[in-house]
Amino acid sequence: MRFAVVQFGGSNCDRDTHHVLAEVCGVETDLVWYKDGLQQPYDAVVLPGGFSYGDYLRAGAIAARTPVMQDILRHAKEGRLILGICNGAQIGSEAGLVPGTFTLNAYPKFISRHVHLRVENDTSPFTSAYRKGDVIKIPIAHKEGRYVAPPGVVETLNREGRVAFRFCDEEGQVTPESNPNGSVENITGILGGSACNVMVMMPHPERASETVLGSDAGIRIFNSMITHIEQHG
Ligand SMILES: NC(=O)CC[C@H](N)C(=O)O
Repeated sequence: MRFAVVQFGGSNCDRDTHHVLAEVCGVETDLVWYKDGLQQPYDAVVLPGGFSYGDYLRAGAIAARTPVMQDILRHAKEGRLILGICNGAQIGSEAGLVPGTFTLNAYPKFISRHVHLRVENDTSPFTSAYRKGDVIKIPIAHKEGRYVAPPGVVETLNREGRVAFRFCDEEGQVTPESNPNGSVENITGILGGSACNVMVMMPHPERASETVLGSDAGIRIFNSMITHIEQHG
């Protein structure tokens, strides 16, 4: 089993994500510079957080148009796992890996704090280590993290079980007050791909993967991916 973490100019969560995968989860993980492309088939590719190309134009817009994305789109088509975290989520949506887009927060400032998420789907390759309804504590750090999509798209996401996470309060209530950035229906984790083999999310699971960081609730995302690969090859 081999993971890749793709580094773009301006990525800044690449090494944290590599640390969690390689040192905490113990899986072989390559840091791949975007210009090198994916030189081999990977079981899973992670697009890490950061400020690729300074968030110019729109966050993720420039990275989404680099040639390595063709390799990543091909990996997604082949059913391999793709996880986009924060700026990686923005890049993934810009590249069309999931419907909808991430735009300026409702209160248009950078927000960096812990939030709570409710797990909405516990059968996907990214969320099987949770139970539906679990409430997890995890950090966010973004300015362009408000998920928006047309009503018909949101309806399809709901109907097909493609909402992985919603912002909620400590008790798991999904309310406008527990929505830090104004995302539609508090959605912040979206499943894409024909077999839900793509997930993008604004919160940072790699920053919640060791108890010393205040929460290890995020590691179950990486563990779910590892279990899925072990079971499905
Ligand atoms: N932590 C990150 O990945 C930064 C997110 C992003 N570029 C934003 O501010 O919207």
